[in-house]
Amino acid sequence: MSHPLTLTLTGAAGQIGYALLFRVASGEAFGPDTPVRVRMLEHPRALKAAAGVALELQDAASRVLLDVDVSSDPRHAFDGADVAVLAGARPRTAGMERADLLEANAGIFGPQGAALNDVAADGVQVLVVGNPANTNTLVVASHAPDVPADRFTALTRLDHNRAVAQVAQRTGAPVADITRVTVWGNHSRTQYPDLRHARVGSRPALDLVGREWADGPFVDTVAQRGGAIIAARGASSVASTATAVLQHEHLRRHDVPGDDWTSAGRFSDGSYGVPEGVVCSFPVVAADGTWQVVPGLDLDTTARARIDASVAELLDERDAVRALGVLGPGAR
Ligand SMILES: NC(=O)C1=CN([C@@H]2O[C@H](COP(=O)(O)OP(=O)(O)OC[C@H]3O[C@@H](n4cnc5c(N)ncnc54)[C@H](O)[C@@H]3O)[C@@H](O)[C@H]2O)C=CC1
Ligand SMILES: O=C([O-])CC(=O)C(=O)O
Repeated sequence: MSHPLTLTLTGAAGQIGYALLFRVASGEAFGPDTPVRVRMLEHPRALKAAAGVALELQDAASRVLLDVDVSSDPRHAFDGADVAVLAGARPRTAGMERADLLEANAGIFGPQGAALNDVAADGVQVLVVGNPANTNTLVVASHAPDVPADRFTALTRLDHNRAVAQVAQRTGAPVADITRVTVWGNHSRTQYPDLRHARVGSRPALDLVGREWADGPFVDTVAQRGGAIIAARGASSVASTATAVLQHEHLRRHDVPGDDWTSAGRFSDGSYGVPEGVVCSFPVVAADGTWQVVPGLDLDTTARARIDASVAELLDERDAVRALGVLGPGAR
């Protein structure tokens, strides 16, 4: 057995928590030989439900779960965290403006960042799932100045998977043959799922799917998939999100196989003209447990315009949280 790992999950009594935790208990998240301590952070009103999930986790008689802890205190829940998955967020409700949502979530992510900064393990890795995921990442990181910026990511592997699945469906090729897909920008409707460098087996994907489809229906389907799921299910994506979280974490630790890459939201290092200080989805590979941007991809004018539009939205969101005064002392 390897060294035990501490996972802190926020919003642990929520839908994604329920889908994720039992896959952690089965060893799927960190491997069958890595013992895991789970620390669940919940809002006080959901503590009872979280305690119920903890009872069920006990009943899974997992061989990897060492213990399960439930708390509403971030300083307790993040104590010793090696991996923090932040799914606890305030959803948008009727009548709420985007600024209200940003402010409400900043009230959650700010204190969590401060706690992470003080009590998490030195090498903590933070994955933000709760929406608006990119800007929540900005907020949490700004309150954790001692944690290097490259340890914070926003989940866009779900969008990446949605893009791969669309190409598989259109071409009839197996998912395993589809590589080098990229999701750029914000985890929102402005995101740009990009097939310009994608391959199906050894062939350029654009030769098989057609540029018109790649620039039109494909982008719309992937970017609006979250809304389509909500319309169909009456609730947002849950199991596919948990799958994406597990893949994101697995690939971050083991690297992306072959000459493929994945997509993740990370602080821009200025690559591809994206200004530093925003959390943007890029094509990434893993090196020593952090995500590195894949360099040197050509961007034509269509791709450039799409990326710029999504980055403009990210800058607007950053300006909004700045104006609300909710960024911490470690704003990057
Ligand atoms: N990045 C992505 O690809 C995706 C992101 N999401 C987002 O993930 C988030 C969670 O989704 P669900 O689990 O379906 O929602 P949910 O509403 O079922 O669960 C959210 C949980 O967060 C908890 N919570 C609220 N305030 C908290 C606080 N201060 N500390 C700890 N926990 C707190 C709530 O009590 C609730 O149990 C949402 O923001 C959703 O929009 C969902 C799908 C995909
Ligand atoms: O759209 C939403 O609210 C949920 C989400 O992030 C997604 O499914 O991608």
